[in-house]
Amino acid sequence: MTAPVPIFGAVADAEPDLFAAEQHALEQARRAAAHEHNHQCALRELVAHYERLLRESRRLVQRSDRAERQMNQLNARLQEMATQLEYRATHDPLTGALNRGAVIEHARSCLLLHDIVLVVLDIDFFKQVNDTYGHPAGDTVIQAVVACLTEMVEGQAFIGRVGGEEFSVVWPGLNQVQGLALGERLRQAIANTEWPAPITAPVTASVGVSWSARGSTFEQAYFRADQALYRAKRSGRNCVRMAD
Ligand SMILES: Nc1nc2c(ncn2[C@@H]2O[C@H](COP(=O)(O)OP(=O)(O)OP(=O)(O)O)[C@@H](O)[C@H]2O)c(=O)[nH]1
Repeated sequence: MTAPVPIFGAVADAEPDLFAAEQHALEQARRAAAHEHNHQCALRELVAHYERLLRESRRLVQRSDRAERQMNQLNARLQEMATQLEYRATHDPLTGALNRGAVIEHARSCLLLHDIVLVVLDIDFFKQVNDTYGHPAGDTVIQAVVACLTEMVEGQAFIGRVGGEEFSVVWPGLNQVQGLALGERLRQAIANTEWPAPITAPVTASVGVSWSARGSTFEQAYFRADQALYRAKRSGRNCVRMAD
């Protein structure tokens, strides 16, 4: 066989031509066709090289298919990891509720478009719960409170854990009367919860509620709800107070 014949000048200079033999066979076939002699030999060579061309092409296609599959798998894994990271950055690991930063961000976005009711809820005498039943039992109470709030709001509001035993519920579009009623419903639901063993005594929560008009700041809404919560604690706990 004679030396390979480059196909594409500049490209062939850079790397060996994978199909040089086929190109050569093609040239021979062209010449044979032009001069009408030695047809058989030229055609045999053409067949051999074109068979190799097909084999090589199939192998390359398979290899690039495999590389594409691997890249797709890698992409899917990266997206999964990005979703997990996003979730961890915005959620409380113990309860799955939004963390403080995410609550603030969500509430701010809501306030751009809606009036909101903000409920701030704090478990009463929680230190005693920990001291009496142990810290792990205290953790199950925190989880049960979030489960109870989640069941009560049924996806219409978002729930956050804004402190150790302090939670918030942000409900866009409610008026003040509805806000107070919501606070009372949440308080009752917690007071009526059956707590898992080893907790035998009732656990309650105090509740502060603020209503804020669209365009208010989150800081104002939170400050007022927190003040109302403080009044609820001062009034004997297990009750609801509404911000002025
Ligand atoms: N088990 C558990 N306890 C926590 C967690 N975060 C905070 N705490 C506890 O929550 C308790 C809060 O106690 P305090 O701030 O004194 O409030 P309190 O006993 O609930 O009393 P009042 O709020 O005044 O009714 C502390 O004992 C903290 O250790 C947590 O993630 N798990």
